[in-house]
Amino acid sequence: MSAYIIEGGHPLDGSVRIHGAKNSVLPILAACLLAPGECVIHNCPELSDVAASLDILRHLGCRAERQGDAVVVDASAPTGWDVPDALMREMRSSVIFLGAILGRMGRAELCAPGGCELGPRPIDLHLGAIRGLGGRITEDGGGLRAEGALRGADLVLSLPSVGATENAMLAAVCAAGTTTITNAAREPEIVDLQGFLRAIGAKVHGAGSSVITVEGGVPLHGGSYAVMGDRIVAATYLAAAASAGGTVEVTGVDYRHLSTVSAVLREAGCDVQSGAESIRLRRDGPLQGVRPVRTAPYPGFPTDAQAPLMAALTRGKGCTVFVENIFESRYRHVDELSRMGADIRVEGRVAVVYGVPRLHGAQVRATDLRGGAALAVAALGAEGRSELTGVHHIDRGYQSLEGDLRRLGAEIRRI
Ligand SMILES: CC(=O)N[C@H]1[C@@H](OP(=O)(O)OP(=O)(O)OC[C@H]2O[C@@H](n3ccc(=O)[nH]c3=O)[C@H](O)[C@@H]2O)O[C@H](CO)[C@@H](O)[C@@H]1O
Ligand SMILES: C=C(OP(=O)(O)O)C(=O)O
Repeated sequence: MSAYIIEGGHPLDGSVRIHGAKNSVLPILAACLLAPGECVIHNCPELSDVAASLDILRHLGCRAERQGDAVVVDASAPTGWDVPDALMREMRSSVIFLGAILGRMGRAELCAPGGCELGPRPIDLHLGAIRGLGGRITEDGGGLRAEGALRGADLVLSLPSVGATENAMLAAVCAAGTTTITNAAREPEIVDLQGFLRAIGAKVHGAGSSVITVEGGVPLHGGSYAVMGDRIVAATYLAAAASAGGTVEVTGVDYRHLSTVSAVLREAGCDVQSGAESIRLRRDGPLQGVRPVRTAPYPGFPTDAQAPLMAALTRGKGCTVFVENIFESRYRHVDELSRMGADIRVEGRVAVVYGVPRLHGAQVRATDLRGGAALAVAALGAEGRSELTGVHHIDRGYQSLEGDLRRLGAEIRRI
């Protein structure tokens, strides 16, 4: 098991290109199963979740291989319709294969997905969408079996779930007739998925708004697509610069995807300048606490950026209130931040961060992806050495956190 050794207290300086977005590429890889031809996915990050998706595709009888920054998937002749439990448990996004497998193969067998433990993560909306399209689903002993010919329908989600919207889109592409998904998630990753689906011939529009329309059953083909930059990785590096001080530019991301994050960092006292595909942050004075940060579906403040921003604000003068509205239990990083000297009180979905003048290095453990990244952010701004274990959680979503941070001047190494 790897760990990071981080010597804090060194300001960051430089520019880093942000890799492709995990939350875009995972549903896009599942969508490759729909195309009876070769798909080339550019800007595909090397993440453990991507490796798990490629294993699922291979298990289903597809060719899937990496070529430089791209991944090539050939789903001309898939042979399988099940996903082994071990692969399902690797990540949350394995559940997106439900819509893709059922749509392509007419039946699917899988179990509940894994992913970060952030409190209960039900899949009722995913199953409701598939049922709404005519899929028959039976559940027994943790296993799921789905079958049936799909037909277009009017689907209404009771909340704008990202994963359920994606599952519904993939199944709807294979359903005969028109589907509308109302109260769809509006995240940029949904727009990216629509972009890929169009590149393989699907007729999808409306992504980015709350109503998505899919004309299903049209012939699909192979295609190529470049994944958008990862807005949460960018937010993490901006938080790292706020924590350690210095000047950092992130490139290869759409600044509009980060407007709520940039606003918080500005209010905290950082100078944040946005270009079309870059954001530059400079922090040379003290950090200030900010008005309450409430996580919300896009375009609200992203839950995935909550932990990294909280880590930076542990040293914000005054206090900052965080309200986590998306997941029930997403403060597992708080106890670890406290080991570094942070003063944070949690009550249910609310965390109150009382700024402290300094953090000190400590032995800390990542228990989930963004919580782990947050500990690295805090350690960069702390005095002395930290040892961060549980780095495999971070590897799910950051191609090389240590490589990127080292290029920015951080003292961080993996052991
Ligand atoms: C791989 C991926 O893209 N993961 C992202 C995706 O996760 P994910 O797709 O799992 O998140 P959802 O948008 O589905 O979840 C939002 C909320 O809806 C609830 N819910 C969801 C589905 C369902 O069937 N029933 C239900 O009650 C969840 O428990 C949660 O409280 O969006 C989250 C919210 O932006 C991000 O934190 C994750 O990084
Ligand atoms: C929660 C996350 O991922 P997942 O949904 O894949 O667990 C995340 O990316 O922060």
